[in-house]
Parts: sequence; structure tokens; C-alpha cells
Amino acid sequence: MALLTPQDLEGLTKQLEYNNNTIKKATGMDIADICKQIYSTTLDGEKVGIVPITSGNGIISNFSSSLLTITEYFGLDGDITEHPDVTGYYEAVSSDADIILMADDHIFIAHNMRNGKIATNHVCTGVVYAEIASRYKYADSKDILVIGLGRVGYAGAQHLVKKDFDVYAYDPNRETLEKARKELGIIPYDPEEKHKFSMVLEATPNPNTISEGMVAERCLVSTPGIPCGLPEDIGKKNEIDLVMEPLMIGVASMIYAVM
Ligand SMILES: NC(=O)C1=CN([C@@H]2O[C@H](COP(=O)(O)OP(=O)(O)OC[C@H]3O[C@@H](n4cnc5c(N)ncnc54)[C@H](O)[C@@H]3O)[C@@H](O)[C@H]2O)C=CC1
Ligand SMILES: N[C@@H](CCCCNC(=O)[C@H]1CCC=N1)C(=O)O
Ligand SMILES: [Mg+2]
Repeated sequence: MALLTPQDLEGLTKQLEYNNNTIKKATGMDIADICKQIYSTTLDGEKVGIVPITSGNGIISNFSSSLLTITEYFGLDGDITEHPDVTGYYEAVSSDADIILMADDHIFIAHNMRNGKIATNHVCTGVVYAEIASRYKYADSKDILVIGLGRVGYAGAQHLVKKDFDVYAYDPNRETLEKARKELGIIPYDPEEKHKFSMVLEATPNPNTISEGMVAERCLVSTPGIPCGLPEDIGKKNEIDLVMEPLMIGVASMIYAVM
């Protein structure tokens, strides 16, 4: 599991505003509107308990404060518990949190204590980044390319298949690709084919996963992948809109998902 580093989380609000502008330009909607559409839910100033968790690799210095920034950006009443782990969970529940946010090294959840709904970061991130890609105003067809079919990419591909897009996908892991072909009906993308896409979802932990032959003149690359999979030169040469940030958009999706 690729873990965030404190460096990834620097300048979070600036990164979020920059990406929100790109999303508005490329889709006509902002992040909140897109999340409302996906889940048919709205926010109403809910109280959010943020519980640091020490297990595994331990606390990431600015992870909880990043979650606080995000909850406040969306008008919620966020609070980081004084203690981590069970003591922190007890504190959050006792202080009447409506939603609990907490993450160990494998799963990051949002749990709504009022309606019992629970959501994971990797599924919600895949879904929201797929939705962003799929709403590209200048798309030339319903063809969309998904690069990486892991926990995030698979959820994104599943969402796009449900939305009736023609989903092409690539993953070097043959079992992963075969599983997605069988279960989702995705079309395995053949890099040899000169099939260029105007919508790309990239969810891999590697750089340079997007090649020249994959992207159309005008293209929206929507990627939660860290580091960025779009090489600098390709980003410059074509008219490519890039939506990429380390945490916020996925957390917004988690919160709307449990309303
Ligand atoms: N920005 C955000 O909000 C979030 C970002 N992430 C990041 O997203 C990335 C993916 O996360 P997971 O799905 O949990 O990882 P994962 O390890 O479950 O899946 C990654 C997949 O990418 C595939 N892959 C590797 N190189 C590739 C290439 N060159 N072309 C195509 N596929 C390739 C692997 O075979 C694997 O199936 C990680 O970098 C993670 O840190 C994860 C959650 C939230
Ligand atoms: N236990 C730590 C948080 C660990 C988060 C690890 N998970 C990731 O880095 C995932 C979540 C989004 C992208 N990668 C703490 O409470 O400070
Ligand atoms: Mg995100």
C-alpha cells in the first residue's frame, strides 16, 4: 500500500482550489456538485470526528490536520481527537460526532454514526476521479481509458462501466487485467493500437504510465495516482487538462458517499 508522505500534503488548499478550477473548466461543475450528482446527497454542516491511528507505519504528521482542512473547506465542523486509536474513537463518539474519519495503512474510512453508512477512500477516490474524467466537456466519444486496475482503478472502471462508457483498460498484472475483463467487461487496451483517448483515468503508483499514443489532442487526464503518471513533455505538447491531487477529492467523495 503506497502511503502518503507529509510532503505530498503540503499546500493542500492551494492544490484543491487549483484542481477545482480545472474541474469547473473541463466539466462545467465543481467538486461538490460532482459529488452531489454521484451520490444524490448534500452536506449540512455535520460534525466530523478525526481520529489519528498509530498502527503500522504510524501517524503521518499532517494527515489529520489535512482532513480537518478538507472538512472545513466543505463547510463541516471538524475536530481532531486529543488521543489516537481507541481512546480517540471513544472521544469522538462521546462528543457526538456525526461522521468518523480514520485510517490505518490499509483502509481509510468515513463512518456515519447516524445512518450507519461506511465508505472507503480507495473506492470513493476511484469513483470520483472516474466521474470527473467522464464529464469532460470536449470528449470526442464515450471511449475512456483506465490505466491501473488496483483498488482505486478497479472501482473507477466499475463506475464507468455502470455509466455505459466504452471502458478500455490496461494493467501489466495479467491476472488483474483478466479479472477486470471477466467481471466488468472492460476492453483490454493494447498499447500497439493507435487508439487515442480524450478521457483518461490513471491510478497507479508509478510515473510515466501515460504515453503519447494514448492521449488525443484535447484530453482530460484525471489521476489520483502518486506520483503523476503524465510525463511533463506530453502535458505541455497537447491541450491536456490535468486533475491531480493527493487526498482532498477522494475525501470529499467519501463524505458525500455516507450522507
Ligand atoms: N489522490 C488520492 O486521493 C489517492 C491516491 N491514491 C494513490 O493511487 C495509486 C493507486 O492506489 P491503489 O489502487 O490502492 O494501488 P494498487 O497497488 O492497489 O493498484 C495499483 C495498480 O497499478 C498497476 N500498475 C502499475 N504500473 C502500471 C503501469 N505502468 N500501467 C498500468 N498499470 C500499472 C498495478 O499493476 C496495480 O494493479 C497509489 O499511488 C496511491 O497512493 C490512493 C488513494 C487516494
Ligand atoms: N494512520 C495514519 C494515516 C495513514 C494513512 C495511510 N493511507 C494512505 O496514505 C492512503 C490514503 C489516501 C492515499 N493513500 C494517521 O492516522 O495519521
Ligand atoms: Mg484525492
